[in-house]
Parts: sequence; structure tokens; C-alpha cells
Amino acid sequence: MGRGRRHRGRSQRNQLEDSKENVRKPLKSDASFDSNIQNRTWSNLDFEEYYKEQRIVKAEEWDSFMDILRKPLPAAFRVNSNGQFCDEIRSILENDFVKSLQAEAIESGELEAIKPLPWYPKNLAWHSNFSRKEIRKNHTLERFHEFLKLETEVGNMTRQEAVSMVPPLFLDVHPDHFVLDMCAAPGSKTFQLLEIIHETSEPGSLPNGMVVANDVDYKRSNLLIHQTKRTCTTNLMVTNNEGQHFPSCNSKRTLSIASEIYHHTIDQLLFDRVLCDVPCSGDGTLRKAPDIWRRWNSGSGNGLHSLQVVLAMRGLSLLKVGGRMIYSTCSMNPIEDEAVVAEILRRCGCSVELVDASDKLPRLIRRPGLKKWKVHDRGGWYRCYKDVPKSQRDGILKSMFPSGRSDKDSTNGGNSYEEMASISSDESAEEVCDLPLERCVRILPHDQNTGGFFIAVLHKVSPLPEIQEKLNQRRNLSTRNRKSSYEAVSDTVVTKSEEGAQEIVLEESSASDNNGLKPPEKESTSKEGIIELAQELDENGKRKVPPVQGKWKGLDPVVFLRDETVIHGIKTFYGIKDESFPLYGHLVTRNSDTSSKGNVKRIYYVSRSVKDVLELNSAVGQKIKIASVGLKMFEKQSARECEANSCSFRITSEGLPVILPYMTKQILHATMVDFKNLLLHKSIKFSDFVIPQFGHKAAELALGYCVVVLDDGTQKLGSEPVKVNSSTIAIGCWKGKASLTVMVTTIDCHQLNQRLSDTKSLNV
Ligand SMILES: C[S@@+](CC[C@H](N)C(=O)[O-])C[C@H]1O[C@@H](n2cnc3c(N)ncnc32)[C@H](O)[C@@H]1O
Repeated sequence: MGRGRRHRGRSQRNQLEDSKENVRKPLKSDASFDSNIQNRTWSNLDFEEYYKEQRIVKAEEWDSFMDILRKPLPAAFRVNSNGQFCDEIRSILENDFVKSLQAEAIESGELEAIKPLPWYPKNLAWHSNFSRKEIRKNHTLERFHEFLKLETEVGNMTRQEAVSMVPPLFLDVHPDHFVLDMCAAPGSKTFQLLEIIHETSEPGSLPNGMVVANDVDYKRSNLLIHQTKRTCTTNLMVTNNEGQHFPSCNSKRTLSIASEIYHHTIDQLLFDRVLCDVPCSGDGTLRKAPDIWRRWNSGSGNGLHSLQVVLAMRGLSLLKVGGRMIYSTCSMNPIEDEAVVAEILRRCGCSVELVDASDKLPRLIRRPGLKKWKVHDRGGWYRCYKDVPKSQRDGILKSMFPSGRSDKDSTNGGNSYEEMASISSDESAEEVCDLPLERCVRILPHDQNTGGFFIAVLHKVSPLPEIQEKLNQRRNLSTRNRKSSYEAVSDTVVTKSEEGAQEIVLEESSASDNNGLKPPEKESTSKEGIIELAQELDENGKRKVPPVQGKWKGLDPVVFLRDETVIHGIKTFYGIKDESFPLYGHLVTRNSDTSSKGNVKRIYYVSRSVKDVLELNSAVGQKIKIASVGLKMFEKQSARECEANSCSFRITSEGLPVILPYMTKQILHATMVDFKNLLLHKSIKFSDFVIPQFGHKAAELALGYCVVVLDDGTQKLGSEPVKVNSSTIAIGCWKGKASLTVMVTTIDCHQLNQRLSDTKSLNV
């Protein structure tokens, strides 16, 4: 059991393989050069000229900087802190692999042992540096590689670039926070955020907070959904809005008739924390994506600057006063980094502060943000905006310069926000920004053998200036049509105006297999499909609750399951009491036909926080485009299985850890020997169990889904809920007429069996 368990179907694996950028290939060592890579170009003169001119490192460091960029990136991975076997895995890394590899390194003088990242808390993140050739030659490395492969496959470990692990650690997330991850796919940082949200939760208890993981790109969101499945969380909503237009769902502002009909407890969606990890040119990832050497030019950074500004501004609008936002990129380019931060500080005036994060993660080597830089395009270098010819001003914006001023601004004195930044006294010299940009965090590859990264921590101290809110809206509108060089942006979905809140679009949409996710399509604009809720009156002249339909074409609607027969059937069969684990109001489906005779196949459980946001979203006319929500907890059994019992839904592997503490029926307690036999043989006749009483108890259960809990001596048998703690091990099984059959994937059975063999402390 535990959060680490999940199924992984073939189609999902194929999707993973099909994915393109930013998604790691499964466990081929990053450090391995195959002949293909060796033949690639590992230089780009424009890149060298650009960064020399920007002085991102001192002249005497230049060679070390360039040398490391041409070396492959060490593989980095994290032990999932919510995984059930987190402590065991860390101990295997520290005591088994580190020691064996160190001994061998001393003997041969060649190998570098795997190492924990010194700045990552609790020794939970590691990196290793070896090639495939070395794996083939060394038995311990081969064993380590297999271990990493298996633990990643079953969800106990995650591959993630070291520097990409930093932003969630700077965000200071608490379990009761509402967190928005604005540009979230493929989801490695979302995974970390969820781990923090769940950090202090006892098994079965749900935190008050939640994460909204948004990404405009449907395919990449699908990867995120797959990746975060392993967290077994009910506190996640995956959305497909454009970040710069992410709705705040202000139900007070929208004159929505729907808000009279839908009950909602929060009246606006504001966040305690926002992670704004924007699309960028990505030259900090050169070591893992050497193709960038060939493609690099200064235009990509310039082309993304304004999108990055509007994304960050929207993030700040959605942030609660007192909240914190991280702006981050994996680019080393000041136009995408400091220039964006300077522009948002100018726009927000005193309402937003740049936080000095130098006391955070003291062992992480970082450099201060730049205070001066220049802008480059095909026409050459510009030191200030007034040098930019009129013909170039479409592409080169004044916000890209350290002062953020045009010539005209400086003669007129600028506006009150822009006065915060000034140009140096010598007008003809290079501009220097006097905002405290040194508080930004630059991570350079040669400092600790990583990729490059940029982070700014922002604190909202008061509401954004009203004028700025209006400007944001105008700028958002104008960027809506502007083409960005980032390919994902070309996929933008046209969103509706505020009036959309009054409309519900009646679009036919059928059930899909992936929590409502289907290929992306535009929000439906079919006129025939739109009905005004005001027209929907019943025979007594009262407004009827509208039929729930999908507003977003291509995505199934999220519908609360209200069917008493289904809910009662589940509660009775599994012995779940409402007061301990409320189902009503927390179950949703992605199919508008929720009658018991209808074709509801999957039922998702949502936390209280997610429920509140869903209700608010209904009230404002479904402005949030929801790709996936909650945790798949129940799945319809096959027709033959259904015949067997009164409840036609079985519990999913990912749902089991959450619901098990509240189940009082369909539970068996097995000794180690019978438990291991089940994992090994998958199906065992009642008469063949080693402990005959176990076989008898199994035979007495109702036909259908049941749970087998490994008995560690602490369980009281009877109708009490199972005493679940972090070391409880349980699997879902099918109780047939004569046998018990395991309903867990082969790889999960294998991994669990191995873990049980390794864990000597368990009672056998
Ligand atoms: C640097 S990646 C994010 C990586 C992610 N935070 C992680 O840790 O796995 C940037 C993401 O922004 C998304 N994106 C691009 N334009 C966007 C927009 N206008 N709104 C929201 N997401 C956008 C891209 O699809 C891409 O997945």
C-alpha cells in the first residue's frame, strides 16, 4: 500500500515514450555518451559571444563555464518522501550502494560513488555520474541501475534534474496552502509540491490545501497526470487554461445566475503560493539537451520576454496578499530572467517585494542576479531603448532593458512605478538597474556540476495597484493574439470573456478513459449550443438546475455523483461510515449520465479543498478548463464480476491507501507467509493457504473485491477499521468462488515481494 503504488498501462507508457521535450528517457544514464551524441556540435559562437558580452561569469571563469557545458549532466533522482518505503530506500542508498561503490572506487581508483545533493533536505535527493560502459563493467553499478529502474517504475523514486528541484523548496509551502503551478507540465515540480502538501498527513487523512497544476499544452498535461498519479492524491486539479488568462473565478463580480443555483463556499480563487516556472529558451539545459547548441540564438529569449512578463503578472494577481510566488526559468539569459523580474517590480510598485532568499538552502551554491545587461538582436547590441531603431521596436521592448525606460520616459520623468528603476548618471553608459535584483538566484552549471537555473522569490505585500490590474488586463488581451516563438503557445485556446459565466454550453461529449482528457479543442462557441440559464424555468416558474454539460469541447464535464444507489452500495459493501469518511459531495465522475444504470465507469474522490473549487467553478460558469481532478478511487467491475455482488465498484490501487483506514468490511489479515505466497502465485485456492483459518475467513467473505492486509501483530480483527499506519502493507484482491486472486500489477507484486524479503524487522 502507500502512496507509491499505481498501475501503469501500456498506452500510458507509449504516451511517455511519444513525448518530446523536457521529458526524460527512462533511465539511460545521462552521463552516457553514445556515438550519436559524440558526433553532435558542442559549440555555438553566437552563444559564446552573447554570454561573454552579458558577463554572466568573470573572464577568468569562462573556460570552466564552457567546459562543463560540454560535459554530460550527472543523473539526479529523488526518493519520494511520501512513498511508503522512503526510509528503507534512503537507507539502501546510504548504507549499501554508497559504501560498496566507495570501496570499489578506492580499489580501482576510477569510479565516483553516488552522492546525496548536499543542499536537499534529509538526504532525499542524489546524483550519480557513470556511463553505460561503466555499468556493463561493474556489478555494483549494474545492481544500482536495476534498483533505480525498478523503484522509479513503481513510483518510489523520481528522476528529476537537480536544479529543477530547487523552486518548490524556496516556495515555503504548507499543507493547508492553495498552490497554483501555472506552467506545470510535465510535472516534476508539481510532484514535489504535492509531497509537501501531504508531508504531515497521517495515512487516510487529507490535508486542507490543494495544488492546481495548469499547463496550456494538452499533451504535456497528460504526462503530468500520469506522473502525479503516483502521489495518490485527492488534492490535485489539473487544468488546461492559458496561464496569462487563468480565471480568478470571482463569483461576486460575475452576475452569474448559475451562482444562485450552485452552492459554493469560497467566492474567489486566490492562492497562498504560486509557482511560475515559465516557458523559456532553456539554455540552462544544454547539458541534457545538446541539440540546443545548434538551435541557440538570442531571438528566442527576446521572443519569450513579454509572455513571461504577462504570465508572472497574472500569477501575482492570483496571489493572496501575504502570499509568495516563485518566478523561475531554466535559461541563463537576463532578458528572460532579471529583465522580467525588473519589469514586474516596476509594474507592481511597492505591492510586491523581491525576497532575499540567501538564508534558504545554505549549501546550494548560487550567485546574485545581474544588475546590468544589454539587449541583442540581428541588428546587434543595444545598451538602452533609445538606441533601438523604430523598425526594431516591435521585437525589442523597453522592458527588456535594466531601466525599463524609453528615451521619452526619462525626459518626462516616467510614471510612479517606473521611477523605482533609474538609469546610471552617465546617459551614454550601460544602464544599471537599481532595483534589488541581486536578490535573484542564479545557479550556474560549473558551480556544482548541474544545469543552469534562475529563481526569483516574490512576496505580495498589498493588493496590486488598481491601474496595474487594468493594464494587465489590456496587456493580456493584446498578447493573446501575439505569436510567441515557443511552440506550445501557438496552441492557445481562445478563452471567452467574463460574459461566458452566464452561459453554459451544451456540447455532446462522451466518456473518456483518462479522467476526462481528450485531444484539446477550443472552448465551444457554437451558438446553438448555448442556452441562457434564465430561460430554464420549471412548470412553477422556478429556475431549473441546468443539466450538467461540458463547456470545454473535447473535455468531459466534471459532475458530482449524487446517485444514492451507487453511493449506498459502496458504503454498505465496504462498511464505510459517513461520519468517518464522507463520500457524498466528494465523488465526481467525468460523465454527465450518473444514474446507476448509466455508464459511470470511474469515480474520483476529491478533497474538501478541491470540492470547494469545483463548486466555485460551476458557479461562475466553468471558467477553469479541468483536465483531471481528484483521485480515481472506484472503478466499475466487469459485467461478470458485477453479477457476483451488490456493489458494482471495486477500489483502485491508488485509492486504497486513502480509503483503507475507514473500511470495516471485505478485509482479511494475512501472515507473512500467506501474503508472500499471494504475491508470488497471484491466485491461491482457499484450501491451499498455509494458515487454514485464513483460507476459511477468505471463503466467508462476500464475493468481489477485498483487501488483504499484512498482519504485523497490531491489528484487532472484527468490524473495527484497520489500524493503518505508515508501515501498513495491503493489497487489493478478488474473492472468487474458490480462490483469492491478487489485483496488483506484476511489477508491483515483484517489488513488494522483494521489499518484504529485504525487511528483516517484520514479523514472519
Ligand atoms: C519550463 S516548462 C515547465 C516545467 C514544469 N514546471 C516542471 O517542473 O515539470 C514550461 C511549460 O509552460 C507551458 N506553457 C507555455 N505557454 C504557456 C501558457 N501561456 N500558459 C500556461 N502554460 C504554458 C509549456 O507547455 C511547458 O509545459
